[in-house]
Amino acid sequence: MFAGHDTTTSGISWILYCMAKYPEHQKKCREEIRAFLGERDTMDWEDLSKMPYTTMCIKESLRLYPPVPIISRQLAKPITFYDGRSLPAGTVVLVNIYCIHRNPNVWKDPEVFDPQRFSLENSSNRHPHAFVPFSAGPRNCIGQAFAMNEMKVAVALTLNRFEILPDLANTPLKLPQIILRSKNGIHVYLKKAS
Ligand code: HEM
Repeated sequence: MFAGHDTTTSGISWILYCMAKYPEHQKKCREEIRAFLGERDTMDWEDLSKMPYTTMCIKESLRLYPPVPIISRQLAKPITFYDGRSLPAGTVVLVNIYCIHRNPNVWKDPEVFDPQRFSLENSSNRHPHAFVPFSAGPRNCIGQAFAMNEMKVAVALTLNRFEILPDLANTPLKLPQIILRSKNGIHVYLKKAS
């Protein structure tokens, strides 16, 4: 099931994996989340805008692990690329979102998990099509705002209750199908957070 189910499952799984893998970012997110949650264990609509650091971590996870790694389009008209090569109308092209997100000409040290890439300052001069986990243009994802909110709630309520630890003997092997999965699952440990 593509739209809105397997995609968010993949997005939530990979961000929880990133939290486990990068405990320093996990700690910052938990501090941010607990600052607005207080004693509550549910979230309100207004809370969604009070988690900028966690949102940057979710975006960085979507960059490194885009739930939809490849999309396809059929050209309605011929296209000429910047290097002079061209393709005729009718050609089916694959757009590799996974590779776009790791383009070293755009992303310095692309393999490094660095949420600061998504600070306002660092994002302002970036090309709008450098980061396209939800695609772009008229057929982009209609559920993207919903999906971002879903991921924020999942991360916030999980980190509020649990510390997430990596399973070092079981690191995920990326499997780019229609959805970016892991061949051997995504394993983390949960410990009751203090
Ligand atoms: C992290 C979660 C999600 C990701 C990464 C994602 C990504 C995408 C991408 C890349 C496309 C374009 C596919 C293409 O061009 O071939 C798409 C389309 C679509 N998505 Fe999402 N999606 C997510 C969640 C959701 C949710 C939660 C919903 C609904 C509530 C949704 C509904 C749709 C629909 C209906 C389309 C087709 C739009 C069209 O063809 O006009 N998606 N999504």
